[in-house]
Amino acid sequence: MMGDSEFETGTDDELLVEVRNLRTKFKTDNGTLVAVDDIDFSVREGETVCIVGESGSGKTVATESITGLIKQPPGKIEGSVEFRGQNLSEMTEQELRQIRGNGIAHIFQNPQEAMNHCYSIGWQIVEAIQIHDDSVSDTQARARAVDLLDRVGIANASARFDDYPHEFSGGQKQRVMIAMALVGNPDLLIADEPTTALDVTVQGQILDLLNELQEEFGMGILFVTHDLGVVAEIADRIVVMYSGKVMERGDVFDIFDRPAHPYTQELLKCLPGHGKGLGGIPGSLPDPTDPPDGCRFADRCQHAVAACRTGEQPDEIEIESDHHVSCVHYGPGYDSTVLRDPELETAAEDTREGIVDD
Ligand SMILES: Nc1ncnc2c1ncn2[C@@H]1O[C@H](COP(=O)(O)OP(=O)(O)OP(=O)(O)O)[C@@H](O)[C@H]1O
Ligand code: NI
Repeated sequence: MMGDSEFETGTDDELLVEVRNLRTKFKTDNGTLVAVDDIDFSVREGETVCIVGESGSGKTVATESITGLIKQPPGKIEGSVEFRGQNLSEMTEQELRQIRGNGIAHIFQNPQEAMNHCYSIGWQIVEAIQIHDDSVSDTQARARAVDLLDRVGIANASARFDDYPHEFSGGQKQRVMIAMALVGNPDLLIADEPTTALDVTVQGQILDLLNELQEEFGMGILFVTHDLGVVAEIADRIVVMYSGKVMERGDVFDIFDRPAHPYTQELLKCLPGHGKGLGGIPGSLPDPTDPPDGCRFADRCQHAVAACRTGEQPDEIEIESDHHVSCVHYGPGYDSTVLRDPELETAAEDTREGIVDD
């Protein structure tokens, strides 16, 4: 959601989730693959944070590490995740399951896979309700399920209760998944590319629904996407990931207006109507089992200098309040104005107008 950032105070007590030094690696046949490599980000109460980046940058692994959905082994999660003052990284699997039922719900890209094809939609929600609270009778659970289906915009909810998954369209299935996620009244909804498989119109409807539900229930949303158009529609803040690292993070207006990292700038230039079209950024991500020294993006960056190819990924620098960037050019002794791109500034203006018009 955009436009209410003037009401955000940015104080720590409204933090919902704080992720610090998160590192998730996998043992593979080609050696250790560090999918998420020492990243920080947070979600505040009631806001939408979008994690954005190309395929393979570690978005899914980062979000699935929050509640320990990554299988360990072969995975290994390090670092700390605080959720409302509780340290999830120290919890047992059983405690985490409790959190997944109540505090933090996930919805995934492909509802097809997350559903059981042998049970009606209604009974799947009833089951979720009764797992959540086993004192609820079938009748009560059925009423609540119909209510939830209605709430997520399934027309004739009570008549559709006994229908099977294959009788629902892709968009409707995603609505049902959202209904299931709402069963435990989550404080945080993690949505991993939930609209990627849907056509643009249906995608817009689902995004509208999430916005409405957020207003109604006040939940925070952590939304994974590679589509900056989607980001413009729903994000309050953005985390830009590349090759397991965070390149830039901050308020959506600041980043669309003044994208600081060359990677973010390239992503924005790929937005339709902003010059590059659908070709994407030339080049590809580094080998995740053997990432290069220095900035992970250096090989594809037109501004790379020798210092970008040595040492570690540059430390994040806070270039304005709540706007962090990991790029050599913002360090002492460098002049970040070399990164300015007139093509991008026009694009930013158009995008901003697009956002304000909405
Ligand atoms: N279970 C696993 N075992 C080994 N490697 C994995 C595993 N899961 C993910 N990876 C690797 O971790 C890296 C990050 O993957 P991830 O799925 O998080 O990317 P993503 O940003 O979500 O991409 P996409 O946009 O395609 O969903 C990739 O190199 C991927 O191959
Ligand atoms: Ni993913």
